[in-house]
Amino acid sequence: MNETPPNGRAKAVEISHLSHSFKEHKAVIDLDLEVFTGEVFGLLGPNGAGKTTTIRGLTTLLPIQEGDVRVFGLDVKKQKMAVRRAIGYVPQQLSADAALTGRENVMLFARLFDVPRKDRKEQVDNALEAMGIEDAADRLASTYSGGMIRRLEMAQALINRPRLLVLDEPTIGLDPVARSNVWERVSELKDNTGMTVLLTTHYMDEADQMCDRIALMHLGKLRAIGAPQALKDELGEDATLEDVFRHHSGDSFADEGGGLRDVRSTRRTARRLG
Ligand SMILES: Nc1ncnc2c1ncn2[C@@H]1O[C@H](COP(=O)(O)OP(=O)(O)OP(=O)(O)O)[C@@H](O)[C@H]1O
Repeated sequence: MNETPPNGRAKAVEISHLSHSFKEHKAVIDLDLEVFTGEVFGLLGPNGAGKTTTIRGLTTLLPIQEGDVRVFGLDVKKQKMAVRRAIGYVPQQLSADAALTGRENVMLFARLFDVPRKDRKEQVDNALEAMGIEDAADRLASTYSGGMIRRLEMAQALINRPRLLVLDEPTIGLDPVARSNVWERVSELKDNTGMTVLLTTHYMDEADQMCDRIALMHLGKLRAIGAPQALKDELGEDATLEDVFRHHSGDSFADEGGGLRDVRSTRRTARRLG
């Protein structure tokens, strides 16, 4: 592996020997991974690589079958509630209610997370502002664009001021402008709050620009980990992350399930907006 851990940084996430199977199918195989505090970390891989299964394990949504997962030192198996309190999570599936306004959606999460009544209004306003949707806050979410819905879901996830924000394919199905808006907000969060961000994506170019470090997964296994530039430098001057992936997996990232992926991403977008 190619990891060069930043010296002296505390660990936000520690995954060791994580394996997860769905019946006979091994979705994650002996995964070791560390995410350091304050970094934007990208989990990359084609469909079926095991990214979502890994994320669902560390967010306590799937039981840990084998191995250990810690979030800020908390054991995901034994300290589920404390882990949940430390995390903000935006799943791939729609988590905003189209029949409520943006503000009402975020307020709902404030109640769910037991934000004290006296602080609720201010924290909801802050979360809406951090995601740049304060001007649209009193419109029904059904009138939002796909990019605005994504940012609303991130505002919901920020309401309990998490130390770790976990985003599963935050830009899937969005147009390039909406995608760069989402990334801009992620960067601002990192710069303004020092929050650790762990995200999955299959957009190599975006991960290359936006992530401090990435891990490449393929067929359930970790194939490479490190800073995008360091991984590319190992291969040569003009190497792309796509080349890095091909080098470590022997496969083409773009070809892997590409057609199906396009269909799925289009369908997801349609579902999100519908
Ligand atoms: N609930 C489930 N039941 C059975 N198989 C599953 C389940 N969830 C995931 N899998 C399988 O496990 C493998 C890993 O899936 P996972 O969703 O973790 O991949 P991924 O890298 O996140 O890809 P995607 O972008 O498609 O979500 C895939 O082969 C998938 O079909």
